[in-house]
Order: sequence, then structure tokens, then C-alpha cells
Amino acid sequence: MDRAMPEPIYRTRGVTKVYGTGPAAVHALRGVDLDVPEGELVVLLGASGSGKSTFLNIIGGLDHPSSGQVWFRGQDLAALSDADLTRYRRRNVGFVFQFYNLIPSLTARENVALVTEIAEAPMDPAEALDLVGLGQRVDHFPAQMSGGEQQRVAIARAIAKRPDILLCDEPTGALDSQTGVVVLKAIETVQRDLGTTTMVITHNAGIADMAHRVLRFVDGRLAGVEVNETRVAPDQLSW
Ligand SMILES: Nc1ncnc2c1ncn2[C@@H]1O[C@H](COP(=O)(O)OP(=O)(O)OP(=O)(O)O)[C@@H](O)[C@H]1O
Repeated sequence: MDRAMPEPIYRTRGVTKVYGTGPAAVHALRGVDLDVPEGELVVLLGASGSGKSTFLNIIGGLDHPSSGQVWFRGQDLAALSDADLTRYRRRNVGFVFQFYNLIPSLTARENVALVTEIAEAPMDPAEALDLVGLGQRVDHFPAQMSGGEQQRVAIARAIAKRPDILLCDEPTGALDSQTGVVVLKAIETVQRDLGTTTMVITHNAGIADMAHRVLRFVDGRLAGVEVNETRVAPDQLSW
């Protein structure tokens, strides 16, 4: 192993995913080998359909690969039963998607509490909301908040159970750039203050400058991995 590389939180080898069969088969992933170091902020770039979401869904335990291995801290996810994969997902993984999926009839605090009530050692919902800069908004309903604020509630909800990994699929995709920066700041705070390994899919190549590591997907393959020597703060990104 490369000595400069800390023990990876994820290791994937030969991961493929084929949707459908015969002439209609779609080869979404064509053999992905990757090591993700613990605690990093990783950005995934690539054209639409290049396999980014499929890859994130597989390492997040939402889907199984067609072949290949995914190890999470040495545990082969492909070998887990559906029940064990669900347990892994619940304990270890926080998800954030493009659309916030908050429950409209619940306040910010109550939306986060839905998760903390079933987690093992959660944060207080107010603490999680404070971390993403919403300490003053805990009793607001989604309709009373901007898109960026709602997305930060979704981030608070994802991290309140103290997951080891935060997986974000186009978290700023529905936001203007100014609001997007505030959301990216919240994601960076989580990665830095909690040490949560964080992976972010984006179509906005400028966002890659805030990452430790940048993964480029092309047609179901990992075409390149770059390590940023210096990182750019979210409010200094150009996009
Ligand atoms: N459930 C599915 N059934 C069939 N094909 C699928 C399914 N999910 C994804 N695909 C196909 O797999 C390929 C990879 O899709 P994926 O969503 O992983 O790409 P992506 O890089 O995340 O794209 P985008 O940036 O548009 O979200 C695409 O050709 C897509 O149409």
C-alpha cells in the first residue's frame, strides 16, 4: 500500500453495474477501482449518465453491484444480506439529495428528530441544526425557509445520527450559486468539524476546487483521480 495513503474507509475493486439484460442492457459501471481515505471531502465529476449516482448508491448500500467488491473498513458490502446492508446504511451513511424531501407539516427540529429518534447515539436536533447555521430556525416549517435553508435542514437530518459517511448527490443542483455556496459551507463544516468522510456529486466543475480529492467518471469508468494540493474555500469558488 502507498505509505502516504491512510487506511481507506472505502476500497472498491472491479465494481460493475448492468441494468437490464440482452440488447437493452445498460453498462452503468464498467469496473471501478478506488480507495477513499477516511475523513476526506471527495467530489465526483462526470457527464450525465457516466455512472456517478450508481456508484454512490452502491457504496451507500442503496444498491448492489453486478460484480466486484466494495469494502467499508474491511467489510465486504457485496457479501452482506439485505438486512445487514440496511443496518450498515442506517448506522453509517447519511444521504443528501438534490431535492430536500422534508416533511412539510414538521418543523426543522421535528424533521431532524425523525432520524435522531431511531439512531443509536444521535446529536440533539438543535445541535445538528446549529452546525449548519440554522440555530435560529429550529421552529420554522419548510415553507417558511429558502431552498438553501431547506437543504441545510436536510444536511442536519443526514448528519444528526453521526454517520461515518455523508453522500451528497447534486446537493446544490436546485440552488442559485450564492445559496449553493452556503450549502457547500455547511457540508465542509460537517466534514471538518465532525471528520465525516464526505462525497459530493456535482455537475459544477468549479466545486471540485474545495475537495481533497476529485474523481472523474467517463462512461462508467473512473477516468481520473486528482488530489488538490491546495483547497479553495466555498465562498472563493468560481462557478
Ligand atoms: N434503475 C435504472 N435502470 C436502468 N438504467 C439505469 C438505472 N439507473 C441508472 N441507469 C442508467 O445507468 C447509467 C448511469 O446512470 P447514473 O445515474 O449513475 O449516471 P450519473 O453520472 O449519475 O448521471 P446524472 O449526472 O445525469 O445523474 C445511465 O445510462 C442511466 O440511464
